[in-house]
Amino acid sequence: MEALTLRPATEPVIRVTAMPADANAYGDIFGGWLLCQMDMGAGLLAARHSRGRAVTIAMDGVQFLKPVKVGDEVSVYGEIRKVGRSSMTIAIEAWRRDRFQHEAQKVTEAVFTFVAVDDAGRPRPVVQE
Ligand SMILES: CCCCCCCCCCCCCCCC(=O)SCCNC(=O)CCNC(=O)[C@H](O)C(C)(C)COP(=O)(O)OP(=O)(O)OC[C@H]1O[C@@H](n2cnc3c(N)ncnc32)[C@H](O)[C@@H]1OP(=O)(O)O
Repeated sequence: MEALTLRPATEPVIRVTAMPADANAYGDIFGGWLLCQMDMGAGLLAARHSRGRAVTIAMDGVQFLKPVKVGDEVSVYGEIRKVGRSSMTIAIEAWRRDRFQHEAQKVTEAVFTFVAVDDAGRPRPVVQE
């Protein structure tokens, strides 16, 4: 249970409120909307790390652990796990917090792979720091 309540120590890459338009017929937030937030968060990390354009090539290991409700604060955390020649493997977690409470819970996790591309959309080497 601790793994679902011990928030990452880093700053979130994205923080947003889940709105009614993002919900399904049961009042829970669409998983697709959450994945979009996660992809955007991973995209920010990939673009910053590679100092340029980077696109999603794969999304693995998606797990929806808990539902998100309308009005929840959703925070996306990410960490670059591996850098290849042109690819970056990024672990992403989404956390929810009831807007009236302090505690947060991990709701979704996935591993995104981004590829740094040039202006023509061809893979380019990631600058190694
Ligand atoms: C409001 C509610 C709406 C709800 C609605 C529902 C929606 C619910 C879903 C939302 C989810 C959001 C997720 C959106 C995610 C996009 O938006 S996906 C669309 C955007 N992405 C694209 O358009 C990219 C399309 N792909 C490409 O253009 C080409 O594949 C690329 C990226 C240029 C790569 O070209 P390539 O010739 O395959 O390159 P190649 O040299 O073979 O490989 C490049 C590197 O990738 C690695 N690689 C290749 N394949 C893989 C793989 N499968 N896995 C890992 N690494 C790989 C290689 O190992 C290589 O790594 P390095 O050794 O260089 O480090």
